[in-house]
Amino acid sequence: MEKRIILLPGDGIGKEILEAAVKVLHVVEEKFNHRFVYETHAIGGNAIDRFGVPLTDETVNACKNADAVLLGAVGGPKWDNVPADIRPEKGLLKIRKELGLFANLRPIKAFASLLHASPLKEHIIKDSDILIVRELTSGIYFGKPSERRENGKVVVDTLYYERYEIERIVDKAFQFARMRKKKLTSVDKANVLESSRVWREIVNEKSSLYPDVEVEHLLVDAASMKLITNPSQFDVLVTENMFGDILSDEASVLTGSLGMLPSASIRSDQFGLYEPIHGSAPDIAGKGMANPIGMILSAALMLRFSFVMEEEASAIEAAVNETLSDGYHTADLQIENGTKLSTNEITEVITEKLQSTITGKKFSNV
Ligand SMILES: NC(=O)c1ccc[n+]([C@@H]2O[C@H](COP(=O)([O-])OP(=O)(O)OC[C@H]3O[C@@H](n4cnc5c(N)ncnc54)[C@H](O)[C@@H]3O)[C@@H](O)[C@H]2O)c1
Ligand SMILES: CC(C)[C@H](C(=O)O)[C@@H](O)C(=O)O
Ligand SMILES: [Mg+2]
Repeated sequence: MEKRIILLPGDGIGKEILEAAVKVLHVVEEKFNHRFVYETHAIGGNAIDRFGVPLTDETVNACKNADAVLLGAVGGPKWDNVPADIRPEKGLLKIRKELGLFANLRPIKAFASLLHASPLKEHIIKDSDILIVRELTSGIYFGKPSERRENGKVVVDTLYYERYEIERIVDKAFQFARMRKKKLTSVDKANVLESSRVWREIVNEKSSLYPDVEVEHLLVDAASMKLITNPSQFDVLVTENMFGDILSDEASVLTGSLGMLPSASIRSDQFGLYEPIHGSAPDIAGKGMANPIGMILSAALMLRFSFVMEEEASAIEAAVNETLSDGYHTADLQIENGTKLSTNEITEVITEKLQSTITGKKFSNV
């Protein structure tokens, strides 16, 4: 099957990890007899350097005409002082908005061989398997006005939601809960924010359509504590844009490293943008140290959700699992008696495993 994929490497380690994911996809193409056609475009800081903006209309159109998008990461100190409206991160927000990708899925499940790599106790994390469903195209990230006033003496950001934006993400979360353990935790700040009280009302209204799903509401401060003290209590966790951003980086601690977590940004059809949850890691960029696993697992999510290639997605996840079980890891993972590898070396091991275990053991992290 032929599929058109837009590659947006971005900045910092983005290019290194995206190259790794494409190497893995080449093996999938060969083994499963698919043809993936790639086109690379600029986003973030490198797009500012080349075009003066973090995302061009040409790139947006190329994405709109493709079957899926793979994105590395954007941003870095070089662009920290550019005007707010053309920051690298604005490019990322714009592509999510332009493509209508309102649902960001962030699965968090520790690989068995990495339980000891987390600073949390093994017995606390061993049964955890969480899907964070983060609202991605609205909330305080997009509300207007967002500006300084009176020479910077006053500053305002606006948390704005329209009802339908909350309804559609809550529906998505219920649907995923139905496919999993049928438990939905909605996280908000309803004791303070009006937007959260409306969010809570909508979750309660929607719950009558999904009577088989157990619903719980948590305030975000308590949820952030429970996420690392009793993570196995969660199944699907749905929340607004900024809370989801923060809670997912926190949850990555369960897996041993921020570099492990993939994500899928989707809408109601099969199109999606796939990217690891971490950033451009300027502190390690260009050193060959980046963990490519979050990016490689994002490519697996692309196969699963956009291309309905479940066997291929599971094969990648199984290859990653075997690589880690054999003790191979990058420097960000604290593993005793393992073999520390560079980005390219661990990618090589993963592609070799994929070659040999192509329809092998099932290991799905969603
Ligand atoms: N989706 C994105 O493109 C995205 C996400 C988050 C942050 N950012 C941007 O990235 C830049 C840096 O932000 P930050 O430092 O706060 O967050 P970061 O996620 O880039 O890095 C946080 C820490 O985690 C480490 N890390 C992250 N990914 C790793 C990987 N794959 N392998 C090994 N170590 C990894 C980094 O070295 C760093 O110590 C900022 O400009 C920020 O806006 C972009
Ligand atoms: C870079 C930034 C805009 C982005 C976000 O907050 O959504 C990032 O932190 C993420 O998690 O993808
Ligand atoms: Mg983030």
